[in-house]
Amino acid sequence: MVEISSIEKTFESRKKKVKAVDGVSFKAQPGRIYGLLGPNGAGKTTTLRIIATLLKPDSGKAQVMGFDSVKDATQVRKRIGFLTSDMKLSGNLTPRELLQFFGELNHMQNGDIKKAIREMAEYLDMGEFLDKQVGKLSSGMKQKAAMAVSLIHNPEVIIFDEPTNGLDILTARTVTEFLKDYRRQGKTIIISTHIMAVAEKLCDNVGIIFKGRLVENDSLEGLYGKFNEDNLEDLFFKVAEREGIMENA
Ligand SMILES: Nc1ncnc2c1ncn2[C@@H]1O[C@H](COP(=O)(O)OP(=O)(O)OP(=O)(O)O)[C@@H](O)[C@H]1O
Repeated sequence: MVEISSIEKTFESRKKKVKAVDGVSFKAQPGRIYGLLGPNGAGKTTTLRIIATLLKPDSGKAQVMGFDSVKDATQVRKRIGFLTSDMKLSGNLTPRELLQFFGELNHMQNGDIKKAIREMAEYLDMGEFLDKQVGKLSSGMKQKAAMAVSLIHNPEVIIFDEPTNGLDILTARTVTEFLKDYRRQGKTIIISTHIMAVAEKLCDNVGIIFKGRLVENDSLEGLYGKFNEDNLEDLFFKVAEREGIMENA
């Protein structure tokens, strides 16, 4: 379970101030996929990075299974797998070596690491490239290896920023099936996306975010009922229109 309440985050440079997240609150439950939906620059990545302890909020709280993302950051990190679709693995190490390394970083026993590598490799169909240098893999293979690395410690919570961005249709399918399987295992999953079809297929609950504000937060069916729509794209445009930001949506 992940719970965030009244999160705010402003980025300041010499030239300007951007309020990237403006009082966002939501809950993500085990066995469900929560989708944060919004256009470019809406604050999705910033919100996910705060939950994942990579950024500190200016105010508000993010809790992962009862642990605070600032005060108990180490406990939170043990329980989450954070992925983005543009994690660029490179270099001479092989996926097997990387997985071994990250397993050790997560204080896993050697036997458990070996078992997890076998399972991940089978599950993600990585057998063919498990012992090839990562730098020489295709982008789909790199994505699978990155997923395996982020999930080697079998986290309870999976946070995936734009899960299918830039992936071909086959790899995108592997990723979505993978997330559904994790949902069946009772994991808590949060994704961000600006692709309505992805949210429609995957998400149980949806938060719509514009300019750092969460303007809708409900189950997918709840939103369809509220807006009398059965199509997320049309619903999204209705919300954008209501919020007066159609030209940016
Ligand atoms: N490190 C940073 N420094 C300054 N501004 C930032 C930083 N990170 C994000 N921002 C700004 O905060 C706002 C929200 O960005 P964020 O990346 O969270 O949006 P997003 O919804 O994930 O967008 P996208 O779909 O394009 O990835 C944007 O205006 C962005 O330019």
